[in-house]
Amino acid sequence: MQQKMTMKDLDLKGKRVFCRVDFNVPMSDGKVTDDTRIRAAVPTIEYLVNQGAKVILASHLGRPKGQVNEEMRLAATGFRLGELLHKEVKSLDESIGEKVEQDISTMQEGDIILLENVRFHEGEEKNDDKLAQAFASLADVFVNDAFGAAHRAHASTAGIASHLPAVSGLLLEKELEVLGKALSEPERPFTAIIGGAKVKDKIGVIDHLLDKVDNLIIGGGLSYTFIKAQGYEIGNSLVEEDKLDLANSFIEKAKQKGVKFYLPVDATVANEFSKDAETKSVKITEIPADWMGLDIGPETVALYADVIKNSKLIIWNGPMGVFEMPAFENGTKSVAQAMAETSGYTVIGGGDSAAAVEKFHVAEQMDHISTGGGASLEFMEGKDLPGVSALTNK
Ligand SMILES: Nc1ncnc2c1ncn2[C@@H]1O[C@H](COP(=O)(O)OP(=O)(O)OP(=O)(O)O)[C@@H](O)[C@H]1O
Ligand SMILES: O=C(O)[C@H](O)COP(=O)(O)O
Repeated sequence: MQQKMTMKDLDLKGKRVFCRVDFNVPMSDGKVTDDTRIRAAVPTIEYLVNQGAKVILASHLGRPKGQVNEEMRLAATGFRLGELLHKEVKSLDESIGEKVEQDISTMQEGDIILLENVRFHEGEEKNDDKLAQAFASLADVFVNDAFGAAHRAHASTAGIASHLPAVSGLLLEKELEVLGKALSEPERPFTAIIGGAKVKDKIGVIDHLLDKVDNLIIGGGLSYTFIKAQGYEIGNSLVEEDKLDLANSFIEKAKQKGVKFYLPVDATVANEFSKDAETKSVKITEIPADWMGLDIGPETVALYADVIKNSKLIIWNGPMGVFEMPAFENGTKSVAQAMAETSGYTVIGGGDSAAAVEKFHVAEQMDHISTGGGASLEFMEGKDLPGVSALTNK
């Protein structure tokens, strides 16, 4: 990929910096319930402050569809950031306009302002150039540190970059470096673990990874489409009937490429989709007709843990079962523990897997947890990320 300019390539002293972050964090009752993404942005913000920049932060929160939504205001994230930095963060209730310009005009070096949710404007998600210009007019430099939103071509992630010198922040740089290095010059054996609910969401990832990995491990709801494609009964388990041929074509591609393709050998099945369901462990070829597979079974756990232990690099995206319910958490929990124990380099591809390693208290033991769900998936599919492509070339 073309090298992009970074913050370190510019003299930022006294400059107004429009810094796009991803503060799209879980909230409840107006409070931030998981501040991982805010903490991940701190190094960039501290760097800007230490350089004497005037820091203008911008983010989206939720999907307010171009309208002001009281529940999606960013002030609570600004408050949390202030606590983390031990410094005042002034949260505004607009992201463009005269009042914002006035507030920025009185900023001193090292001051921090957090603009209001950029998605309150319709033009944001449309990548409207007028809005991009309005954002750009507030600043001298654009820093993109929002890896989580880098797969979106929006006014504050991509459009603005054509109006200002546009450089990457430390988090964006680190995410690209770790994920990029993993995919371009992996240490081997290289294992990818793909789970989650739907084959359709992971087609691109599985296809792309089959060109790169030594082992591909499949778990979660999407396994059953593969098991059915191999001719077995899967009862009421999740299945995508129109993806059976595709599933078999992946197994075939793996054979041709010499990639070891691992499917569950047993499952924890339930008589209904409920936390209080009756459950049992069965061989994957013996799922009763009116039961459903909701987790990988103990033999599969042992098999997968062994592959993880013997790998030098492991990328994980998507849970092994319905880990939100204690009866079906064992597969995801055990894979998380195996990831924590391996001496290989471990990368968590954001989203639910990141939530799972937090839930099972092994986040600290992972080498890299991506702050991007969709963004890390698209990156692993080999797609260009608009928020990165738009940055100024070196
Ligand atoms: N066997 C299964 N049957 C039904 N649902 C399952 C099964 N295994 C896992 N799931 C569910 O899959 C969901 C996660 O899958 P999904 O594809 O939506 O997210 P993901 O893979 O984590 O993607 P991202 O990381 O981008 O958020 C979880 O809520 C989990 O309960
Ligand atoms: O949470 C995310 O994956 C990013 O913040 C992007 O959010 P979006 O899917 O609403 O664009």
